[in-house]
Amino acid sequence: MIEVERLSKTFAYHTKKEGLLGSIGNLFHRPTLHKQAVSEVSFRIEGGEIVGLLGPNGAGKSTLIKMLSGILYPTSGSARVAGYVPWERALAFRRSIGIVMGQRSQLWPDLPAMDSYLLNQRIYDVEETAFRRVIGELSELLDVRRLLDIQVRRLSLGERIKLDLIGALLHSPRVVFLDEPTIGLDFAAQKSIRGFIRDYCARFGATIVLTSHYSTDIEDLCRRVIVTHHGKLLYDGELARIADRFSFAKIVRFRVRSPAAAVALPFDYALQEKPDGEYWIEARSEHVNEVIRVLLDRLEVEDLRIEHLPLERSIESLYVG
Ligand SMILES: Nc1ncnc2c1ncn2[C@@H]1O[C@H](COP(=O)(O)OP(=O)(O)OP(=O)(O)O)[C@@H](O)[C@H]1O
Repeated sequence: MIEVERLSKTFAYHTKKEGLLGSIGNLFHRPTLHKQAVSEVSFRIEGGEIVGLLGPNGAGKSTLIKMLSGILYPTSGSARVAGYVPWERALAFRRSIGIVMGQRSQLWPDLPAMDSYLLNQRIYDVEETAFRRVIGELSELLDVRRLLDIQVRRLSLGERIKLDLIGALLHSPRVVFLDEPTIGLDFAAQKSIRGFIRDYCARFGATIVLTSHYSTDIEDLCRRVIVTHHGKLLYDGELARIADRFSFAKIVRFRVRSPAAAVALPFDYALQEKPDGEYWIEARSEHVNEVIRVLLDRLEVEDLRIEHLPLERSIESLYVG
């Protein structure tokens, strides 16, 4: 459904020194700088998959999504999405994809969402019965029926994102790009959006590419992840295998009755303290027994737990190598 072959994007941009003098100076000399945002990335995504696109800030995720949804031209390389070259922006292509950018609404802020939907209905030529059915079903699923006729700018962030999702799915696209669809939402709203995405994918067999900085979104929805760093592909495979690669390490968490900061730990481990007074140590699995023995021996430990490395830490370890 999505085929990407050595796709690259380099941005050319200018800098400007501060102040008026800087502006005047720029009239005479404006050096052009280049930023390679995506570098020779290749992958394939089959129909019906939900794939997480991960990477630290500036890794090139949004640029990749913008190229695959036809918003940006690549510098080199090729891609096909639902059988089309995205940046040729054929109408049939635009009818095959939907895009939601959590940080930027696609709805007109001064109009109720319904007006934007009606406009999209014309653009994508969605037949009236199908249009009413999809809006009815999706607004019910997301519990936003009563918000369809309110000016978008009067809505909360979570409400607006839910309405954006409906707008992106009105024409029942086969491929959906979701760039931070739960950003800034409270836990309940994040959960309802995740449930909605999962249902939508199961019901319509849609292919979904999702970026999110919330690891719960990724853990809940994606079996496969593609990790980029500095624009390059760093990992493409099962999410569970990233966690497995780091199963050699564990986190030991505990609380104490007397201060623990000065305790000498075996194998030179460092003690970390959280603001709420809990302590934790990241240790290799084979050292955990000895670390616990020392802690129990030297401190008045109240509550001790051993945990797997959180997903964020495992993924972060990929970036740093
Ligand atoms: N129009 C542009 N001109 C110049 N540089 C750009 C432009 N757009 C993006 N970049 C740069 O390209 C790199 C990749 O940006 P991109 O937005 O794709 O990253 P990202 O992985 O989506 O990051 P984040 O997680 O912070 O959203 C960044 O270093 C960014 O500064």
